[in-house]
Amino acid sequence: MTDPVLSLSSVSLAYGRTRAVEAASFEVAPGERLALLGHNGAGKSTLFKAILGFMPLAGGTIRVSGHAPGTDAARRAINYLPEVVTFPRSLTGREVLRYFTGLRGEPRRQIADLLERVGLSDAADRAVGTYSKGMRQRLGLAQALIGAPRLLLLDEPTSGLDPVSRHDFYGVIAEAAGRGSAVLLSSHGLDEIEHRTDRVAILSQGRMRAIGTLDALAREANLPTRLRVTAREGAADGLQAEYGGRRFNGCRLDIDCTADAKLDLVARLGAEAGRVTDLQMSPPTLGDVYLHFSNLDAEALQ
Ligand SMILES: Nc1ncnc2c1ncn2[C@@H]1O[C@H](COP(=O)(O)OP(=O)(O)OP(=O)(O)O)[C@@H](O)[C@H]1O
Repeated sequence: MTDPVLSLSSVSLAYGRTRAVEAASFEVAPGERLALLGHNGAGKSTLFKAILGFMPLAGGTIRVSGHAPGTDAARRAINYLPEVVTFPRSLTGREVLRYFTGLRGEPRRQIADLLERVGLSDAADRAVGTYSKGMRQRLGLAQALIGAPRLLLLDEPTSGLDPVSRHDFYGVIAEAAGRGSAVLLSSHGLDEIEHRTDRVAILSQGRMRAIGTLDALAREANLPTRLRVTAREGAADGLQAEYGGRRFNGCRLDIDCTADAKLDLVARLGAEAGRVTDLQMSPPTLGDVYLHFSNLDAEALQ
């Protein structure tokens, strides 16, 4: 197995006497995208600070490419995008990247490619002060992609971006992972994360509640898949009597079933052409999984 780029083992972190993170353990492999999810105050930024080497550990160990956080070797392995990026307003996008490539001792010839990858080629020679928030965020991402990052650390990278910009943003992140970067990102956007990361880690009140693929976590939580059945006129009562479920508007029946029972139920309903006109399947969403593991009520997700 490939060595992880980032590994945390029983990491505890505290501000004075207040524990912010308790015994967190996880790893991120090269080419893997892991999303860190958690409510406000769950401990995401605190974990990031510790990985960057800005915070002493109250317990446990962190290794970045095998090095302790804060060492030169660990710093060189991390490219970081903070939640709020600010660049001097009078510099152009290209000048900003010239500055950061110089700072990292990286060749400048990659700048045109970086601008291209984040869709800023046309705006490269405009002052950053004229950029929209989305453009500044994309410039931030270009900055984080300088060199061949071993670990991309992205703190709520898409907050405030519109859906198209988000989509593009995750495309660029997928490309970076495809080139071998390990990616750890934090987010509150469950919908956007759902199909754009390899695994999710759920942090609640400083504790890691769960980590895995969405499928694995849905199974672990034993969350039901919902089958939405559309019945022929007059057939809904009979179907409900036989299969159970909840009725809506005369002809709709929602039936929850476990992952193990799903195939059998779909086969039985599929053979009901006389009584069923349509069948849709909704597997558990990341929102369902998140609620289950963080024990939050729906309002806390707003
Ligand atoms: N500088 C600080 N001094 C004292 N306590 C702090 C400090 N920074 C954070 N905390 C506390 O540590 C806990 C974790 O906070 P943290 O900022 O890591 O959460 P978060 O998951 O990043 O939240 P958000 O989603 O709101 O950014 C919270 O209880 C918070 O109040």
